Amino acid sequence: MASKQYTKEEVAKHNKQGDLWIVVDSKVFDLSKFAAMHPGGLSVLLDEEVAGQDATNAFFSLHRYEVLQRPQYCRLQIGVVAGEEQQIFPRSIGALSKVPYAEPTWLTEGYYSPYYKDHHRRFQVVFRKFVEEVLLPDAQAREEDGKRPSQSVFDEMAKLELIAMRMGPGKHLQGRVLMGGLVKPEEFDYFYELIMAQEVARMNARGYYDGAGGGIFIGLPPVMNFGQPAIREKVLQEVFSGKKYICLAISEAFAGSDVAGLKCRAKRKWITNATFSDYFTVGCRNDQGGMVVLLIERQDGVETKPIKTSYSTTAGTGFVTFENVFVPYEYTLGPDNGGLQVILSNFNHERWGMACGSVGAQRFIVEECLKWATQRQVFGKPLISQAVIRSKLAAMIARVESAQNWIENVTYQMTHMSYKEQASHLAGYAFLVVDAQT
Ligand code: HEM
Repeated sequence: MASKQYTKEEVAKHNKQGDLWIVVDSKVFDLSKFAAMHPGGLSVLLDEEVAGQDATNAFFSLHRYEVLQRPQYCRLQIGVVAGEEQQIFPRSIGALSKVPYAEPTWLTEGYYSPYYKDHHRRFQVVFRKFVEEVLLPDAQAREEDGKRPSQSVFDEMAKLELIAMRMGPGKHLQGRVLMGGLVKPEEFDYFYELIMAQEVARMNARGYYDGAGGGIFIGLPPVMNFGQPAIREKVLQEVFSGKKYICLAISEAFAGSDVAGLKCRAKRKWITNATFSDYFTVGCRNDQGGMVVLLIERQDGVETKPIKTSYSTTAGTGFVTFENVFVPYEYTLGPDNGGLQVILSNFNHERWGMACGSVGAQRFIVEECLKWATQRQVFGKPLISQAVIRSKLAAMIARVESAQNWIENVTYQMTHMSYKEQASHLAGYAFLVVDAQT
């Protein structure tokens, strides 16, 4: 960071096209070359109240703070104004937001919750830091270049057993050192998963969020719950260690599947993580017309092609074709004709997980809107001084708060129910909450 000091008088001399400095929050920026490329135009920068002047108010009434954090704009800073100190600071890594309603009540000072214990709180602190230090920089880069999440990120997640933790509580966590020993496997419950989903959603990188394990989240449970023990152990170890990837290939299960014995010839579309998956959990029909779920390993005859979707290609969404693919009988998940039960039993956890992330993302939007409405000046006043804007914000906040309370209630029910009970009691709730939130 440039630390050269300038007086206001020195800055004021650089006030014309080709020699243009401004001050924002005590920092001196040389915009001489950038001005011609400025997305807001050159003329605003040449205004007599901006060129060579302290333009802090003008800047923040039109730009988000994050603009100044982008490397290409950081580089424009050449020093600071002598005797002045920075007044505006971003939230430090891992810290809670001070913006009202930006955090759920259980994380807001002065409020209480019956659900979260001290061990959940300790985990939230460490996990938010992990997200902001490890995931977020990779998310920003991958959303930009469209490549799949970096292997180094999967390695970091595996080291802390985060991939295993994302699958919820259960036997698969026994004997594992979770989050470097911070989390005890026997204390791990669905609230941990809720915390993880909501923290990751704060990255505002939906494609990346799915890229970094969306396929595992929905493709692995059928293996965990219905796989033959030896296969299950092998696949779980490979996936939890971040070395192999799995996805759920169900879409179009009722149209076009043509399975002959242990060979299947089929196509699947919109499959999250397909382009880089090693395993495919595939719903298809056998030649008696019954539904069966197969675990198919990538091999000759399995082809994946990227599909363009409304979010970024970092999610690895793909079109999958299976052409004369051999599937050993023991790679059947669940009973021969019981595929439908396997597929349906997967839905509750998937829907609940989606709703958790969705509420987290909506809360992040509330935070961004509140910040912007307070900062943005229109007709000489902050945007939030308009009643219509306050009314819209109030409606957004009410929606997020009700959703958070609802999802916490469903999560609490899950912590007291077996997987089977969840399937019979919570299917309706899981559907309704996801329907209301997505
Ligand atoms: C360090 C100095 C500056 C940098 C790096 C910068 C950068 C940018 C960028 C990246 C945008 C695109 C929108 C966005 O990403 O938020 C933008 C838009 C704009 N900037 Fe600047 N800017 C600077 C200073 C200023 C100043 C001092 C003014 C003074 C009035 C100004 C006026 C505008 C306007 C009017 C827009 C268009 C906003 C809109 O379309 O809503 N900028 N600027």
